[in-house]
Amino acid sequence: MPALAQEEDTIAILPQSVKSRAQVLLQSARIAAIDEERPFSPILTDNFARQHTYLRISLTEKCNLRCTYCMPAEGVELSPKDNILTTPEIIRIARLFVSEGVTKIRLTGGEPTVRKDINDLVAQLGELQPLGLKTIAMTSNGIALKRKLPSLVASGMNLLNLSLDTLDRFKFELMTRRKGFERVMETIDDALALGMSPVKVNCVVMRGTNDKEVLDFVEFTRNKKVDIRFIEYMPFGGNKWKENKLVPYQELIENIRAVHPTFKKLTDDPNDTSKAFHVPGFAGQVGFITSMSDHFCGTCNRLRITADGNLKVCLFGNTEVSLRDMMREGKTDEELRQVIEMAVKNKKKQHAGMSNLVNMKNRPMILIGG
Ligand SMILES: Nc1nc2c(ncn2[C@@H]2O[C@H](COP(=O)(O)OP(=O)(O)OP(=O)(O)O)[C@@H](O)[C@H]2O)c(=O)[nH]1
Ligand SMILES: C[S@@+](CC[C@H](N)C(=O)[O-])C[C@H]1O[C@@H](n2cnc3c(N)ncnc32)[C@H](O)[C@@H]1O
Ligand code: SF4
Ligand code: SF4
Repeated sequence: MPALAQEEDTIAILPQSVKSRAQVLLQSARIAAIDEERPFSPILTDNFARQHTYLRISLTEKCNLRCTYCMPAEGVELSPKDNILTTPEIIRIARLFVSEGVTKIRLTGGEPTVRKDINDLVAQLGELQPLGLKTIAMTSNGIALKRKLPSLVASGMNLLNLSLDTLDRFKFELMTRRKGFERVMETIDDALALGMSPVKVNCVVMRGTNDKEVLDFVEFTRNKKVDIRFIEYMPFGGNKWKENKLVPYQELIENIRAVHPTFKKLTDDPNDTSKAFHVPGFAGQVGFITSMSDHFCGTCNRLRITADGNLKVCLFGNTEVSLRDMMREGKTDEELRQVIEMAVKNKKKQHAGMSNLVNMKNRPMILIGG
């Protein structure tokens, strides 16, 4: 982008301490410069007129934590190594979806940062910006991210969601079956210091485990510009979900309003997974991801690629199609497009409802990626 070339040269000679921050700002300028008006392809439009502009790509089935709500205690059966998408395959898929109108790619897992070539992969995704990719996002548990964060930001990652379910280090070990609380807290501060904005923090709320910490998390937003998102606990393969562990978001709002009567609704972005609120005067925000008590399927713009290469059109749908196999059989992009279009057109209007989801066969969450 010639208009920004001069700024790029200037950043190159900045001292390291301000370089990353300047790179974030330049990234935003690049995104703003991408033409907003490009036409949207019918291939990613479903039968309910939902345009899928957001692709979640899972990079690995492995993880350095073992969160109780995400995977069974005994672990999950991993795919053979050769079944996991290679970086060229991921980039081919990403390029194809971006050429059809995807503007946002979120990298997830498992834990995306355990993938060895993560930096190179993000840099290659960055090369899709001129095609229309605006956002390269990641959802991470923040354990291995701390060290990698500056280089990932320099490579083009411009949106970060971190997962943290408790502000108590002992409970952290209980919920994740591993140590690492301090590291995640440091990663949140590092991301803020790098100028990432917003830094979203995902917190799965489970009754009897961390639900009493909700007010502490709200307090966390007083001076930190973070967006805490309370997620309703969802059922997946092997997570032994029980309805009595779910805390509907309306209950959380009541509890928060009892202490902060001014707790106020904010305007949501059109396709947001979360309902945004804040305590006036606090630096950060609070959101609720209400998949169970008040689904948001009507505005769904998300598709998923699993680490083993399946296109999964709905988080709670168990129909999948292997793009990996098609690529390895030498199919053309046109042939891939036809299969993608068919899968998108078969996407259901909404998920099956809480009582049906419990008994539905689905992957464990760690093999989906959220
Ligand atoms: N039901 C449902 N839940 C979703 C969907 N996308 C994400 N989530 C859940 O939302 C929670 C947070 O997910 P993230 O990985 O942070 O992604 P996100 O909410 O799309 O993040 P933003 O892009 O920052 O809005 C996780 O528990 C996801 O499983 C979706 O399409 N449907
Ligand atoms: C599967 S993780 C993958 C990315 C990364 N390892 C992390 O934890 O951020 C993606 C998101 O899904 C959320 N999640 C996992 N299991 C969940 C469940 N049963 N209900 C609701 N959210 C869940 C996690 O809290 C995390 O924010
Ligand atoms: S939620 Fe994320 S960090 Fe926790 S086990 Fe699942 S994939 Fe790993
Ligand atoms: S449950 Fe399926 S349709 Fe509903 S928002 Fe999630 S991915 Fe979209």
